[in-house]
Amino acid sequence: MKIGVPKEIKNNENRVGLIPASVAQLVADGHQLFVETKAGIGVGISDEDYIKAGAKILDSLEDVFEAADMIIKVKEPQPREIACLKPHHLLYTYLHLAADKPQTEGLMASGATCIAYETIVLEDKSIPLLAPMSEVAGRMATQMGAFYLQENQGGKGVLIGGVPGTKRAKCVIIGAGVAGQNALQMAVGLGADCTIIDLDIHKLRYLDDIYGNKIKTIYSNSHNIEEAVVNADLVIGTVLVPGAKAPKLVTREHIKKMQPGTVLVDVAIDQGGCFETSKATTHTEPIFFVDDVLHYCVANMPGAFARTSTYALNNATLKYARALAGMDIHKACKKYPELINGINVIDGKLVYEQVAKDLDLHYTPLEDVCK
Ligand SMILES: NC(=O)C1=CN([C@@H]2O[C@H](COP(=O)(O)OP(=O)(O)OC[C@H]3O[C@@H](n4cnc5c(N)ncnc54)[C@H](O)[C@@H]3O)[C@@H](O)[C@H]2O)C=CC1
Ligand SMILES: CC(=O)C(=O)O
Ligand SMILES: [Mg+2]
Repeated sequence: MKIGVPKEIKNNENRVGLIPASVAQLVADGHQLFVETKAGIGVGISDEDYIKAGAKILDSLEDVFEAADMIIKVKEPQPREIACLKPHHLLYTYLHLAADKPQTEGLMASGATCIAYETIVLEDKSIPLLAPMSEVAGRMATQMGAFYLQENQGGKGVLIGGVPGTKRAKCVIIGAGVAGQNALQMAVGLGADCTIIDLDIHKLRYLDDIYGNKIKTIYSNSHNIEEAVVNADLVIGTVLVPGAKAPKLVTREHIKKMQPGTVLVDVAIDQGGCFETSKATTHTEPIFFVDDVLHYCVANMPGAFARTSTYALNNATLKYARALAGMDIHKACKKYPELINGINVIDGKLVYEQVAKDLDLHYTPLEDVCK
C-alpha cells in the first residue's frame, strides 16, 4: 500500500499522523510511505528523521494525496484536503461528522472510504483511538480553566485551590468518561472543590471509590445540572454520545444565572458542544463571552501539546493502520470488528446512521454498499 502523511493545516494543529517509529514499522510491513515536507516540524521531527525511517519526502499535500492510496492524518480534512480526495483513497483520521455537514457532503462527493478514529468502539464501549486525546484534553481543560479564572484573562479572579482561610474554586465536570476523569484528576490535584456529573452510575461509583469525600458525584438530570453549574467558578463539559451531536446540558438560562467571569470549557465542542452557547474556537482566538461568562471551546485542544499528543495518538492508531494497509478492508474488519463502526463514508454513501440523523442526510446501511 502507498501511504501518505500530509502536514496538518487546521489552525495551530501541530500534531502529525505518523511518527518515524510508526513509519519504520509500516515500511517493514512492506508499504511505501510518503510524508509531506515539514509534516513533523511541530513536534520536533525532521524530514531527515522520516527519511531514516524509510519515507520519501514530498513537497506539498497535493503531492502526498496524488502519490498515496491511504492517507493517515490527525484532524478532519480541511477543504483543500477534501478537494484532493479521490475514490481510491482510504482516509484514516478524526472526522467528527455529526456537527459538520459541509465536511460530510465533501467526503461523500469525493467517493473515498473514510474511517473516523472516534467511532471505532470496542465491545466494552471504550473508544481506543479517542481515549489518548481525551486524556490530553481532559487534563488540559482544568489547566485552561485555572488560567482563564485569572482576572486579567477575563475570569472572576478565583485561584483554583484557594489559600488557607478562603474558598476553593468550585469546579463542576459534566461527563465522567475519559476526558472527565482526567479533568477531575487535575482539579483534585490543584485543590479545587470538585463535583462530577454523569448518567452512568458505575462511573460515579468508581470515582467515589477512588476519591472518597474529596469529590461530590451527582447523577445527571437537568435539575441537578442547574443546581451545580449556576454557582460554579469553572464548568468543564466532556459528555459524549458516540457518533452523535452532544446534548445541550447547560442552557442559556443557566448561563444568565452565573456570575460574571465564570469559566466554561467545552471539550465536547467537536461533537457540537454541550453548552447551548458554545461555538467552536481556535487556539489563535480560544475564548469568547456570553453574558460575561467566559467560554473556551477549542476543537483541537491536544494540538497545543503536540509532542505528548502525537506519541499518545500513534500508540493507539498504529495497530489498525497496519491492518488497514496490510489487507483489504473486509479482512481488516473481520480481524478487528470494531473497525466496521469506524467507517463513516464509503463509495459516496453515508453509512453512519447517527450522523445521517443529526445532519438530515440520507443513510445507507453499510451492508448495502459492501455486498
Ligand atoms: N476539544 C477537543 O480537542 C477534544 C475533544 N474531545 C471530545 O471530548 C468528548 C468526551 O470524550 P471521552 O471522554 O473520550 O468520552 P467517553 O465516552 O469516555 O465519556 C463520555 C461520558 O459522557 C457521559 N454522558 C453521556 N450523556 C450524558 C449526559 N446526558 N449527562 C452526563 N453525562 C453524559 C457518558 O456516560 C460518558 O461517561 C468527546 O466529544 C470527544 O470527541 C476529545 C479529545 C479532544
Ligand atoms: C479528538 C480530537 O478531536 C482531537 O484530538 O483534536
Ligand atoms: Mg477535536
